[in-house]
Amino acid sequence: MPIDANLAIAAEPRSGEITWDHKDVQLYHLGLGAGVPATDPDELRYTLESRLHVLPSFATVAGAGMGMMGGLAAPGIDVDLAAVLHGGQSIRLHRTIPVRGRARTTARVAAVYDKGKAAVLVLRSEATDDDGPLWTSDAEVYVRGEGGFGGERGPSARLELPERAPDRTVERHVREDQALLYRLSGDWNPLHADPEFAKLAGFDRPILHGLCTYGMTLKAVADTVLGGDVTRVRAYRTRFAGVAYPSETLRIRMWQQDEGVRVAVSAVERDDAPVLADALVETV
Ligand SMILES: CCCCCCC[C@@H](O)CC(=O)SCCNC(=O)CCNC(=O)[C@H](O)C(C)(C)COP(=O)(O)OP(=O)(O)OC[C@H]1O[C@@H](n2cnc3c(N)ncnc32)[C@H](O)[C@@H]1OP(=O)(O)O
Repeated sequence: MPIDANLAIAAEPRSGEITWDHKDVQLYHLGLGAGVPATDPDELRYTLESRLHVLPSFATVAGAGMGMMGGLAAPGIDVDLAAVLHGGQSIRLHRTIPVRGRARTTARVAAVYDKGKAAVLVLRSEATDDDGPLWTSDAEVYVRGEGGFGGERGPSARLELPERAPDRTVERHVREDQALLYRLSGDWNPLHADPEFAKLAGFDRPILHGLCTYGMTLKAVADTVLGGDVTRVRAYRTRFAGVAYPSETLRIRMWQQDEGVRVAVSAVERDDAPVLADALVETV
C-alpha cells in the first residue's frame, strides 16, 4: 500500500531549523552555470562574496539538511525513488532572501492527486525567520505507476503561450558536469549522476535535476529582462514538461506581460522538445 493520501495529508508537518551562508549561495549559483565569464561584473554578483545577491530559487535548496527527498518519507508515502520525477515547482517570496540566514521550516504533504497512471504529490514547505515569513514553496512530485488509488484527479489547467513572438530569446548551455555540481546543493538523487540508476528509471543516461533547469531559467530571466535585479522576483512557477540532459542547450523564450515574464524552455538539440512549460516569473 504505497500511497495513503489521507494519512499523508493528516500527518503532522515536519519542522526544523535551517541555516545557510554565502558558501551555500555561491555553490548553488555555480551549479546553475553562473560565473562565466568569470570576471564579468554581472556574474560576480553570483560568485563573489563581497558582491553577492541571492537568486530567489535558492529557496528550493536552502537548508538542504531538511532533505530534498524528505517529503517522500512522509507517513502514507512509500514510493520507489526510480519512479519519481519532479513534475512542477512554485515558490513565492515574502521577502528578499539574505546571503546568510537562519530560519524555521515546516514541510507537509499539501495534496495527493490520482492521475490514473501516476500519483502527483504536492509537498509544501514554508520558511520563517525572526522577521517573519520568508518563502513558501510547492514541489509537485510525479510518481509513475502509483495512481489508481481512488483519489481526486486534481487540477490540469495549462497556461497558453502568447501568440506573438517572444520579446527575448536566449540560449544557455548545460555543462557536462553540471548535474554533478548541482547535486552538491542537496539533491543527491542518483538519477542525476549514476548511469545504472538512470537506466532503472527508464533513461539511457543521467538527466538534469528539474530544479537546476528551473534555477538556470530564472537566472536567464533576471539577467536579461530584470536588469540583474533579483529582488524584483515575487513568485516563480513551472511545470517540468520534459527531461533535459547535461551537455544540451536550453532555448529560453520570454514574453513580458503585466504580471511578470512568461517563459518557455526547450532543448535545442532535440528539435526544441519542451523542457519547462506553464512558467511564469511574477515581478514587481
Ligand atoms: C521537495 C522536492 C522533492 C523533489 C523530488 C524530485 C527529486 C528530483 O531529483 C527529481 C528530478 O529532478 S526529475 C527531473 C525533472 N523532471 C522531469 O524531467 C520530468 C519531465 N516531464 C516528463 O517527463 C513528463 O511530463 C511526465 C512524465 C512528468 C508526465 O508525462 P505523461 O506521463 O505523458 O503525462 P500526461 O499523459 O501528459 O498527463 C497525465 C496526467 O498527469 C498530469 N501531469 C502531466 N505532467 C505533469 C507534471 N509535470 N506535473 C504534474 N502533473 C502532471 C496531467 O495534467 C494529466 O492529468 P489530467 O489528465 O488530470 O490533466
